[in-house]
Amino acid sequence: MTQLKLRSGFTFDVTNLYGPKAVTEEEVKAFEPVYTKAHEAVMNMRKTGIMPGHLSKDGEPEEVLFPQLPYIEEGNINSPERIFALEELARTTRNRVDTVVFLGIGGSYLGGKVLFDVQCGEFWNLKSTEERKGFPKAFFAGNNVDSHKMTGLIHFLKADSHTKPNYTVMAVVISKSGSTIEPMSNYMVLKQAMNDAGIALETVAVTDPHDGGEKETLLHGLAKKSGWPIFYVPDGVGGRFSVFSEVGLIVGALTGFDIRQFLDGARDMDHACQNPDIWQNPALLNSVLKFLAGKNHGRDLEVLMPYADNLKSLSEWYIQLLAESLGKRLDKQGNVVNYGRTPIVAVGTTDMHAQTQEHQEGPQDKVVQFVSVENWPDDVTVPHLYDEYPKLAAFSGLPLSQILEAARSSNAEALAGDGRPSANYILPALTPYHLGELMFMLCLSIAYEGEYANVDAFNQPGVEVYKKFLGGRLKKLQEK
Ligand SMILES: O=P(O)(O)OC[C@H]1O[C@H](O)[C@H](O)[C@@H](O)[C@@H]1O
Repeated sequence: MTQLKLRSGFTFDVTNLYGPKAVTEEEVKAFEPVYTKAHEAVMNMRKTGIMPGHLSKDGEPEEVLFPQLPYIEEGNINSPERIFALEELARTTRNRVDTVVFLGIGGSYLGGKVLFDVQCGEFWNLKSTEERKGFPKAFFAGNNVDSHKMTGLIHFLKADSHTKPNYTVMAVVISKSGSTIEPMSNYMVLKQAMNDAGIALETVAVTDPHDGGEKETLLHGLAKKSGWPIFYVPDGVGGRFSVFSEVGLIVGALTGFDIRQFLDGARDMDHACQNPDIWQNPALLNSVLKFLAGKNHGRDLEVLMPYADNLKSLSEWYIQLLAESLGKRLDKQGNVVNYGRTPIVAVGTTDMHAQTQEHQEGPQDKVVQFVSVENWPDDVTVPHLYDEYPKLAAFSGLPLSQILEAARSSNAEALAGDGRPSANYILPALTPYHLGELMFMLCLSIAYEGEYANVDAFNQPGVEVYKKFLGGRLKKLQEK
């Protein structure tokens, strides 16, 4: 077994990714000068906020500040006052607001959704207020322009509002740029519907903090005018790196997720990842093995396959992190490189019955990256109900967690048997702390890989192209 294990118990098992049949020791050795240089660049970015070659949307040099986020310190983005403001919002919401609707998309949605899923799970909105410990029901409704979904939500809110007096809905509108079509259009529809139905709607904005002047976002101006509380997503923190900022933390705080432990996990991971030794630094090891698997072995698709339903959204969050950060036409010198590794969402065991056929026998172009959880506090055991049927007796008496892990390791073994690489991130438990470790490690990995590939991992010029066409089409629709 080849593993990197941190003191916290977080483990990166690379047995099936590193070795003679996959990325070899020699390849990693030969790559040492490149990853050492990248490590220095990331260390420097931590200290100064500067990542050479990174330009903002307007082509201006821009700081990269996400590495600062795990540190709750005076003068930092996550200062003690800001964390307190989030906790205060949660305190004043609890036992008062009935339902919160989060409206954001991309980086203003995906990270928060992971925190929600890990904390609340699928049945949150079916629980009683007592079971939710006074925290509100929660919905996400800004991540598409789908009238069926919005109609359904409005219908639910109207019906639910009849169950108690003074029913209150809180809309949390999250947009760094402050005018993104999906969250803003849904917000306007929701507001109108709540108004028409006579349901109290409170609004909170999360956006760029520029106050006044050219840089003030529409949402910031509107929030000021309307007297809504404002939370921040500052310059230097791109959407896909913003789960550790108020963008993600507000979702956690309003649903009872321990945001301090989450940041503690991220901070401890950040400490580990300051080590230049590849066998002590999970982000360095991860990025090097994935990059070399792509470059030298044609493995440029990465399937992120957590064995836990509540981590499916982690995989969806990772899609944006990997795709928007590394999928780039130009390198830092302006040469056309069309770099990228393609992320794929999967969940075990579900997708063993859907995707695994292709992972096992399709093109040799993937690394399957598992996530497994060691301890399940609410583990259940399959009862001995039908022992007369050998097929059912085969798994009767076993805890579901053991069946899950047996399925995962069988998948890994089957892939390895055909020379197909996989790796496993092992979390001791599905807690905010270990989730913080994992998500921060993935953010740092992407920063490293941007350096190996020599692309700007912190911009996304490609998404502007379709926006221009969309603007034109909307204008035509208005003129009709
Ligand atoms: O937070 P917002 O400004 O509304 O942006 C939401 C998302 O929109 C864009 O399309 C970007 O590609 C994403 O990086 C961003 O996360």
